Amino acid sequence: MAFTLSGDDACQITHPSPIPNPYWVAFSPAAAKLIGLELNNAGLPSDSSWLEVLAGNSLATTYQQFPRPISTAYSGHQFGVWAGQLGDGRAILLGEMNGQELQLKGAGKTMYSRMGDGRAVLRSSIREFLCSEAMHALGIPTTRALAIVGSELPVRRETMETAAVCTRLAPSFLRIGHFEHYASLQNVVRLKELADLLIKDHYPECQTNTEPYLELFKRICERNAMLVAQWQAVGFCHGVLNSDNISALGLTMDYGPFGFLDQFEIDHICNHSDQGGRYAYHRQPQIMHWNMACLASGFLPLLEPTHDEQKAQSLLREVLETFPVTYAQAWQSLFRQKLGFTTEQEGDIRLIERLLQAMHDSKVDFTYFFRQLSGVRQDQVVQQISLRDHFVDRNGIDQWFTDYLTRLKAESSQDHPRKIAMDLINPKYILRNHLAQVAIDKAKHHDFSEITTLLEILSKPYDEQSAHERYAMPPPPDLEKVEVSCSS
Ligand SMILES: Nc1ncnc2c1ncn2[C@@H]1O[C@H](COP(=O)(O)OP(=O)(O)OP(=O)(O)O)[C@@H](O)[C@H]1O
Ligand SMILES: [Mg+2]
Repeated sequence: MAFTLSGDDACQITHPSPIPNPYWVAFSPAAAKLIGLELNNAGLPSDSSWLEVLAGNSLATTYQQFPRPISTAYSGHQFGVWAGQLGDGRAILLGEMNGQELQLKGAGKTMYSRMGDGRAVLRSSIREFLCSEAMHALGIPTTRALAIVGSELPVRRETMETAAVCTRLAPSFLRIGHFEHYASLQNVVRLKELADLLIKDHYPECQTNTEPYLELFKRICERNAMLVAQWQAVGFCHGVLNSDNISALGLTMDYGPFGFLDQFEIDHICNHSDQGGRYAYHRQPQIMHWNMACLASGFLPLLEPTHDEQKAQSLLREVLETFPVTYAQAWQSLFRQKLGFTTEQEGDIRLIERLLQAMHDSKVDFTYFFRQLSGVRQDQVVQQISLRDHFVDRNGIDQWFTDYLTRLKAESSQDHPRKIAMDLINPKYILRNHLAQVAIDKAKHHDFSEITTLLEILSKPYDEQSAHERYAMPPPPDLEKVEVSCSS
């Protein structure tokens, strides 16, 4: 466990609050495997007492007990402004199984709930559940979702909704915000404990380093730089990249008003509440970098026993300066692969940038375009490439395709192996907002079938699934703008 009760008031035993008449809304057999749960023919836990446990109504199944559920405080910067202590007002860690922490989100009030009700609504829980599992299947590091348990318990948001509890799994739920919390309290003992726990359980390679904490900081920065490059490559916008939503393990966490790009707009803002566009698609790398600078505040006191303040600061700054480099390398590598390049050639980046500019200008569907690109043949006549029809400036895109085909000829691989490789990096199926919305609308009427269907389709995002072609299509015009906000 990342957290132990060490006598401070930022980590407290917290019992979930029960919900009346719980029922299964969603369950992920793939996530269940991580913790070795035995399932019945319906794909649900054979031991039916799990329903009560994941509802927050009980702390024991016939073979598993969670005697010390805890909640932890963390702080953070929200929309760039220091917000002090703000979490965890609605997540309770039950315990650990098979190296995975089990966390109930929306399981009722904690000591840190402030004005909140400690609950999460069905709508946002479905989005979190589906996207967690979809991201994992895309190969992107993420917290996982085991289940959603629903109830008729009313929850007030803009309108009256009903409650749900989403069970998440992760090797650790430690966030940048935990470090910021103890840094703001100048609690070096606890900062050291957190860093030592991270090193022991998740970054053992730092142990032998002469500067273990600096090395840990470097690795956390690296993981998050790679993570954000992966987001950009699949067109994922997180929506609320506050420092308290950034994982110390480099996992995607907190699926709120996220959105995958449909039409490619470089400055797309997926969170309706983000009026200034701080968390727009093109700003995500820069914002993640900024969050790593927030994390540095937690590492400064850890370096100070061996270095004076100025030296410690300069060491951390040096690491921070490597973030854009790590990110750019990862981004370039991913986009080269998306275009089917296995080698690095001069002019590749310019070619990628020209394509993205053309896609932005014509608002071309991001996922659809890259998936179809693998079907282009090296010897094709440019005017016969059907993808050109998605662009307003035909001459411009024809020139681009001409240059692209020339570039492809510099590759040793032929069309077929290149297509196979490209289809393994350009997903066909992503959790488009309008698809999630259909599942939510049905679930509100107790029909959870669409959640199961989406879970299944999205668990194989790179496969052709001929029975599910329509799930790969861009949204119809009337469903292009599903608005999502921070309300959850
Ligand atoms: N309904 C609520 N009741 C109590 N606290 C809440 C509620 N909603 C949000 N919060 C608190 O506000 C903080 C910031 O909210 P945010 O939307 O970033 O996170 P979240 O969706 O609750 O959870 P997580 O980051 O764990 O996925 C959370 O850490 C949580 O403690
Ligand atoms: Mg959050």
